[in-house]
Amino acid sequence: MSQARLMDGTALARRIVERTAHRAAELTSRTGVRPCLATVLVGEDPASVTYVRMKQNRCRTANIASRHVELPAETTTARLVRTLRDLSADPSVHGILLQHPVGDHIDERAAFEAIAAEKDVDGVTFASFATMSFALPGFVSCTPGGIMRLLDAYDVDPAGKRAVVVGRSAILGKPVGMLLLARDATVTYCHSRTRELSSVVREADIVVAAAGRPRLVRGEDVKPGAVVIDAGYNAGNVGDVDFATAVERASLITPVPGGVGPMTIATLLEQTVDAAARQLAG
Ligand SMILES: Nc1nc2c(c(=O)[nH]1)N[C@@H](CN(C=O)c1ccc(C(=O)N[C@@H](CCC(=O)O)C(=O)O)cc1)CN2
Repeated sequence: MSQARLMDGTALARRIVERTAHRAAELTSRTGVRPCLATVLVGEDPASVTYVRMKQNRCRTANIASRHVELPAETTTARLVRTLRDLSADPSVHGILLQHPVGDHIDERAAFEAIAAEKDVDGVTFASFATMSFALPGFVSCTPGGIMRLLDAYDVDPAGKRAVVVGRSAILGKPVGMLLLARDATVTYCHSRTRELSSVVREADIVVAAAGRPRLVRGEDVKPGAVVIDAGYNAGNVGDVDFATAVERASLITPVPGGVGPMTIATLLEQTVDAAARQLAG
């Protein structure tokens, strides 16, 4: 069998960011207001610092203003909730992103729920999970939303396909499964307690690897011709899929880097302009 075709997230994300930049500029010239994303970072985890910086840089490219709030690692849940409520009430801020993770002593769910639904451009609140799950208008979680855009761009219709999601995190595994279900895939979730992971993954027409475990999904686990989405972002730009072996069995595969990652940020920017447009329309 020939090698899988690569799903180029960098190129697709660039097109989305270009379109978003035009929309943002048009909105600003029409209303006099620049769309604004507030990023909130707790602590100094080097990977999180890098991701937040990437988001701020990409905001500049997309004609979006960014405001950054840095809180010390020892910040309490109450202080973080207050910060997010203040940003939610600030009319000059249109979108809010709380960088995950926030530290084990913080109730991350309580913090996410302090983000106003209309500013939840990262798609992390229960309200967004509900709209995603029922395919209603609203914001999607950024990596899951980016994955669906990649599938569409490569003409992969999830309807009737068997999709296996490896991982069940609140901002990645769970929502991507719900988005696939909303598009009529037959979805199975795997997680740390799943027995015989390899044999479950081998059934999949679409595999989404989102467990945060480097090279967990190996080529021998991939059904020949399957679509393999690697949503892993482990240290050293290593994904959750063993690319070298999976590329020999899949029909389509996302690389790391250059696959899902850039789509995460493109989706965030696009949803920030969506949020600003809605808020400025009244
Ligand atoms: N509140 C959130 N926190 C986190 C999210 C999220 O969507 N919302 N996702 C991840 C990490 N993440 C964004 O925050 C992220 C990870 C990786 C990339 C990316 O573009 N990676 C590049 C490679 C980067 C490099 O060259 O250093 C790639 O894959 O090509 C973007 C965003 C955790 N937290």
